[in-house]
Amino acid sequence: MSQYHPLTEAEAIETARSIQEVFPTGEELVCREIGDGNLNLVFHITQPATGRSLIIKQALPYAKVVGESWPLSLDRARIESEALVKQGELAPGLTPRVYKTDTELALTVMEDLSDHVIMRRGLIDGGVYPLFAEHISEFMARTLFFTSDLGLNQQEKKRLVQSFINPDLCKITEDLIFEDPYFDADTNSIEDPIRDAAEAIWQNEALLLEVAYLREKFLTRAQALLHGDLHTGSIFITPESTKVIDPEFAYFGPIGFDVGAVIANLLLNYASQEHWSGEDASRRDRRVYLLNTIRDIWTQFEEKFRRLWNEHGVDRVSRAAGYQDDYMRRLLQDTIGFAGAKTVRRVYGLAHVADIDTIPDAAARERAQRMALAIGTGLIMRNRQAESIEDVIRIAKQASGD
Ligand SMILES: Nc1ncnc2c1ncn2[C@@H]1O[C@H](COP(=O)(O)OP(=O)(O)O)[C@@H](O)[C@H]1O
Ligand SMILES: CSC[C@H]1O[C@H](OP(=O)(O)O)[C@H](O)[C@@H]1O
Repeated sequence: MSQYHPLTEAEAIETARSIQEVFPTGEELVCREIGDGNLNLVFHITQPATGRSLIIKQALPYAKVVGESWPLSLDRARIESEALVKQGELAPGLTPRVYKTDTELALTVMEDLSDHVIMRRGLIDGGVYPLFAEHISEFMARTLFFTSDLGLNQQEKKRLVQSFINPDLCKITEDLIFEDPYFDADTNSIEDPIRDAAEAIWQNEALLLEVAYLREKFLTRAQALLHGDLHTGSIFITPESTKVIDPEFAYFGPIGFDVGAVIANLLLNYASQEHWSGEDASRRDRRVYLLNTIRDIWTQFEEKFRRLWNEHGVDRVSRAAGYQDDYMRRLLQDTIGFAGAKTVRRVYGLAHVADIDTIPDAAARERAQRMALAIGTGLIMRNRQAESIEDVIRIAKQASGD
């Protein structure tokens, strides 16, 4: 019989106490549930006498944001734990340490990153992260290259694919990113002032066709082991350090989906700069910073991915002249298309972003929402023709008038 049940705070403390490397001494432990995400419980356990601490993340058998009417497999906790470990091996220093995994209880015990800030919060508060592009491009290049057929023996890759079959969480993405925003679905959450913009999207046949192509790639393209939900709420950051958390959506999919997720969430913050009143120079400065970061992420990701390919490629056939250039061009195009789809869903789909939702002034919030939709749809429409990351910069600038 299954042992699974949601932990009480007392049980979380008992579990934490068993992690001797964090709590070698017996002083009192204190527990607080701090989960602010859409899906899981997160317990923060501290030892006031020593200042030591850790995190226990536990999956619920349903989506917390919706309730028990939306059941979800507990296997996602195993997938999250295994992905964290794998990504930690491939990209050392860029993930939290995993102390323990319990698949029965669907939990992961991991390093407490409370000395970092969730990047979405950091950006909303005006934070600047000079090493972010270097770190996230390293994380993506290494985790994606070494789990692709370019960097991993094809038989081994297929065995790894088996461990990361993630139907429930993929279904969330398929519905919330590629389907529901493109018709009048019950799950959408559309503020009245922008309903016309959503309706225009539902009528735009050319756009719907591009979304169908993107969705097909998400459904069928087992290119590499993705993080699967690489938004700024899944990144802990300081000016010196970056840690990627929450890979429960991990599965083998198209590489551009991860790269596009990072770019989309920087663009959502770009649109949210409408919160500044009047012609504030801070708005322009923030936007320049965000676009420079996007450019740096792509440029460094491409450079690192190509270097890994040239130095560690395991696939003779992929050395054919012209193949690498064509692969990287298609990867950029996927990145741009997925960035567009991930931007649109966060404006009026089921789960929005605080960057825009917390703008108190209704007119500024509406401007930000419309701008994000203009950028998102612009990227989706451009994706298969895109030639350079400058296409993204141009579309963002056009939408903001900067
Ligand atoms: N390793 C960690 N260290 C400190 N806080 C964490 C850690 N992991 C998660 N949290 C906190 O819990 C919140 C939700 O975690 P997350 O993994 O995003 O859950 P969900 O899967 O429900 O979205 C984070 O926003 C953060 O505040
Ligand atoms: C019903 S899940 C909605 C949304 O939430 C997930 O994000 P997170 O777990 O980081 O809160 C994911 O982006 C899903 O699309």
